[in-house]
Amino acid sequence: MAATRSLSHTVAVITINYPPVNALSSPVRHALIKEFGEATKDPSVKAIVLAGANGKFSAGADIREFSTSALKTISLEDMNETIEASRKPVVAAIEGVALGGGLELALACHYRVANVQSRVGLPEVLIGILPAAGGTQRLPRLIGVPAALDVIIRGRHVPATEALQLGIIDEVVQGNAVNAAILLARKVIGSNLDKRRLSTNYVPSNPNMESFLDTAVEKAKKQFRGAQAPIACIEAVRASVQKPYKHGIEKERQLFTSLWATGQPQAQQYAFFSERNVAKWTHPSGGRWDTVTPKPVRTAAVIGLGTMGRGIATSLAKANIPVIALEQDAQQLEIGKKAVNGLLEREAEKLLKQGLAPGTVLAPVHFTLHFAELRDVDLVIEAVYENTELKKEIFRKLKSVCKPDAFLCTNTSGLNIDEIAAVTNHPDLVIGTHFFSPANIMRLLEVVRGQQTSLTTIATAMTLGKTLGKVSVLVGNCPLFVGNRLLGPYVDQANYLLEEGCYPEDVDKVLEDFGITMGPFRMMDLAGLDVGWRARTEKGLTGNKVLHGTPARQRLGNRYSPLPDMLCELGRFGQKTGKGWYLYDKPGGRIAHPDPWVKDVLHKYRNTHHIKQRPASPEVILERCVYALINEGFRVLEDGIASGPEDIDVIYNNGYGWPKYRGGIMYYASTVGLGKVLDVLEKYHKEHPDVPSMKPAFLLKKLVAVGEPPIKEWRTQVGNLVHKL
Ligand SMILES: CC/C=C/CC(=O)SCCNC(=O)CCNC(=O)[C@H](O)C(C)(C)COP(=O)(O)OP(=O)(O)OC[C@H]1O[C@@H](n2cnc3c(N)ncnc32)[C@H](O)[C@@H]1OP(=O)(O)O
Repeated sequence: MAATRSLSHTVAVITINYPPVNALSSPVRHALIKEFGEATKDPSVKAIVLAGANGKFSAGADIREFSTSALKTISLEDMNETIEASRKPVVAAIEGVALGGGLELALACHYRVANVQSRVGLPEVLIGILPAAGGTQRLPRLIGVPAALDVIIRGRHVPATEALQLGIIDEVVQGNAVNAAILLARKVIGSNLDKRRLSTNYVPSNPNMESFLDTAVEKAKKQFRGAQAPIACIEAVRASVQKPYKHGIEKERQLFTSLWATGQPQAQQYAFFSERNVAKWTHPSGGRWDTVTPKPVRTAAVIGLGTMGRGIATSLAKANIPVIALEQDAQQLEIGKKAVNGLLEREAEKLLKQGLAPGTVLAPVHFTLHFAELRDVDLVIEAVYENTELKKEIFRKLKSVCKPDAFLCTNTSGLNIDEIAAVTNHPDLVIGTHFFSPANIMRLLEVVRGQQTSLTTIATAMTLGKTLGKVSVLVGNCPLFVGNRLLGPYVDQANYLLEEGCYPEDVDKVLEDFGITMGPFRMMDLAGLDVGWRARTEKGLTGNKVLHGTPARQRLGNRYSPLPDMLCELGRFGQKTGKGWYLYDKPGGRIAHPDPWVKDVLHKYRNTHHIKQRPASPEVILERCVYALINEGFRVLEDGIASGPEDIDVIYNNGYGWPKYRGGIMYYASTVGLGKVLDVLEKYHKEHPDVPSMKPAFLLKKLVAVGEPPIKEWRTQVGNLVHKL
């Protein structure tokens, strides 16, 4: 049964029971209406409590139903109206989550009681839609427009204690919310419910409301660049102000329909499910997430307390895993300790605000200079800077101090895991973890399997990622793994566009207007141009190792742009030096100004190399940069480094500022049409055979040849391909 009913004296308790998250699917809506109808008719029932089984009220509408006809059966809002109209008081007992339609259902109830650990919210905006079951109409009526907008536009999960302060919840309890709701229900039997029916109230307004909402639209346009759902949310809330409820509901419906037609909800829902699917990892050997048991990680160590190590140590402590943090000398240890303690204090403040005792959630971090103290930990994350020799030296030490079954992780953004694993006695226990900075905040984790990494090690690292609240993607071991590997051809195209006549701000603007958080030049300035320069120097692409007589714009017969090297040779490393592709007010400044010096250098460069200036159109800029990413994405799939397009998309959405409303780079390719991507790449490659990264990938050609199957079928084609190679 999708919903059950029991009786506690005069109170009927209706419980949604639809694992895993009590989504309000068609069977649930039917069952709720049936149980509710019977409770309403039953004269022995004087009040009703609505609850969710297994400690979760409800995660809202069943997202999988959106593209089916099931949504049309009984609408959520019809059900909510029935509940709100009840003459018997209805109390929502919120445990776990009441999200989206779940909160909308609770808002239709006359009272709401929540457990202190629960969260409520209207996160629809995060899946490209708006709360369309009365949420944009009832919430402003309950807590006013500014507070409602803040909750709706950001789609945030509001902790129960904050929800109580905002007025969303009537009562927060430490214990069982259902028992507390039953008590409240008994108390309010026979009371007047008129004011508790939110749809009958008016939204508090003031003369500045319209201009407040106009400003909100302008802000949202800037903040969410191209995402339509936040704007629709504001317009729906606007429709609630001083208007009858029915008017607003009609507007909600219209906005939902127009949003659906933009394609953004479908892209964001693909992104939502992809994030869940990547947890269901598979290994080329046949090992899978559901057949391998992870080992528990009760204690962990972090080596190196630079930016990455601090974030990782904080992340572990936040997940209640005691940490031993190790540095090489007393001074570094002291600096690291201060930084980690600062981060932990901020976490403790957040917990206190949520009414939670930090001591029960945050595990201790112990700081040390001695490797011997790592002898008992279950897992080590080495997070020293990117240098294979240094990492190998540390792993040699770990081999002699750690217990033989300790898992050893190396945090790297692209070094060879196998080379590091080879210096240990148990390469099967070694795995790469590529955290993103700041590691205590960024959600993405690339988990990199080496040749010998065991399935148990993979399962343990993936589970640890989940415990840390990360979205973890299992990838294969190749230089730069997935995320950074794709950046190479993308940045190359951006550099070539400069050579041919564009300026950094032209290229960045096109990609930022497309929705990418930061264009390639602003991104490089932020990351530090010296990082790539050092790597190119080591590879012999620039610096003293380049053979005398090598043409400036060629390496090994392929096109090469020396422009970024030229900037670095002049000490222009980006934001940190106050100069890079842009000019900043001061070293460390954040506001990028187009730099006349860069323009001048580009003019001179083009003259020196006899390059005719041909500024590219926005369409060409977009295609060249984005299709370069897509093509490398197909190569990553061919090489078996990522196991499906979703993996690449999750990495780009969560680590590289790709707009989620475009689904991901591979999803975007599927919406543009693979045939078109192939044509553009083929044309470009014909004109520039010296840019091998733009040679269309075999898999792309194959998918076009088999009739461009939908993205969910690409995995099968990859499988066939890998078997044939
Ligand atoms: C008229 C239309 C009106 C619509 C209003 C709406 O209600 S739209 C939906 C709004 N709700 C949400 O956006 C909530 C989405 N879910 C979450 O944020 C999280 O899943 C959670 C509820 C916070 C639970 O997180 P947790 O990390 O514990 O679990 P998972 O995220 O891994 O989810 C477990 C499985 O449940 C599936 N799932 C979650 N929410 C929904 C949903 N609303 N509909 C359908 N399925 C949902 C999720 O896909 C997981 O499935 P698996 O098959 O196990 O991977």
